[in-house]
Amino acid sequence: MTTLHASSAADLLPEPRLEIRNLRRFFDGRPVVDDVSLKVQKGQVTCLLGPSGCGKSTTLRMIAGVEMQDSGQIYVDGKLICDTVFRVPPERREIGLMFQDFALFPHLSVADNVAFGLKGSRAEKRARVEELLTRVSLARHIDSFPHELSGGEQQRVALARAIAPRPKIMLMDEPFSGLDNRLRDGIRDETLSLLKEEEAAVVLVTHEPEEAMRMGDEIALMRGGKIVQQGAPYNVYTRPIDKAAVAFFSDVNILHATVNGALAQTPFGDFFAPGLEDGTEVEIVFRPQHIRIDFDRAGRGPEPTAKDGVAARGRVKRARFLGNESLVEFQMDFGTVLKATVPNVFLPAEGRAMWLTVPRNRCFVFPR
Ligand SMILES: Nc1ncnc2c1ncn2[C@@H]1O[C@H](COP(=O)(O)OP(=O)(O)OP(=O)(O)O)[C@@H](O)[C@H]1O
Repeated sequence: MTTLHASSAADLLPEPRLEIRNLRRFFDGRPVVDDVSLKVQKGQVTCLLGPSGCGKSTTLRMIAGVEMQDSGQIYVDGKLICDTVFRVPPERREIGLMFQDFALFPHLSVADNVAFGLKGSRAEKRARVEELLTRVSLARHIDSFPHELSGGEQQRVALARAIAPRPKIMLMDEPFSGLDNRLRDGIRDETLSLLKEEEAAVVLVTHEPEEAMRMGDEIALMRGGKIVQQGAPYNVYTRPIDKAAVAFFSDVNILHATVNGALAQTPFGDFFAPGLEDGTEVEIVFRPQHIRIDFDRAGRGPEPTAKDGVAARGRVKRARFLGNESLVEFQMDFGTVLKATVPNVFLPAEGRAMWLTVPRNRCFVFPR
């Protein structure tokens, strides 16, 4: 006889490589990490993203074992490695670390730096060192010393050193913030592909949304010690939970309105405000790149549509070219100043009348 078991989607996922449950840490009676839970699979990069002081580094330090939580548990491959009574020491957690001030050992060669945490015979160590230095395109520097390398090269050695012992988990705290912009993108991409090849579960701390979007399979947005939203970068960006979550990723425009019959009325027409009672004050939030701009045609703008609503008139207050895009500020006839970004060069004259529309699928309506 065959027995059928119902299985949920969660049952089908492999055991997370790293799981933290309900971590809390207090400093001076104040929770700086407040009930943080997270699962990271093998080969997955999760970015803890949030403003300075929101508890990202403290969370990372608890996973590394250099900071003790006040409550909560940490599991690796389903095995408890730390709660408030039991604690595997940091050096036995099979965790690789990479921080901004990664400090290579100055008196050791590149090869010896990378071999530092390795076990095994001389030949095995040498093979692993050569493999990794080739992988990060630094094989020719195997016998160099750290001071002979550029900042970007040192960073790649630090990555090779951290990944050499095949850690199950890599913890990275703002690892690229010491590098100049030109170097950064290349090193980020190289780091990401190496981490994926080595199948480490990665937790990367950053306060830069662009870095989190570029590196993360998942983003955990933190604020005030809590994870306020978590998901794939696309979902976190396009379905933010509140105004602050929108504003963390880009500049925002805000319209104020009051709900009447599940609609918020604005100079751009009505916005759906489902589930909100009449009289609720709301904010309609949208990003500068989502404003549509039309020229004035004898005092009129485009006809209203269901998709874009009603056009409202404004006059150019200021226009600036920023390299990849132009930023235009409009003084709207209804009083508000709105910012719009347009790809490439768009520099209309100051005072010129133009009509703006706000596509409904790009707007978020939040109670105030
Ligand atoms: N050892 C400590 N003693 C007291 N307060 C601390 C200690 N470590 C961190 N804090 C406080 O805890 C809060 C969170 O710090 P944490 O370093 O985790 O934030 P963060 O999000 O990583 O910020 P940053 O990006 O600036 O490093 C901060 O307000 C910080 O001042």
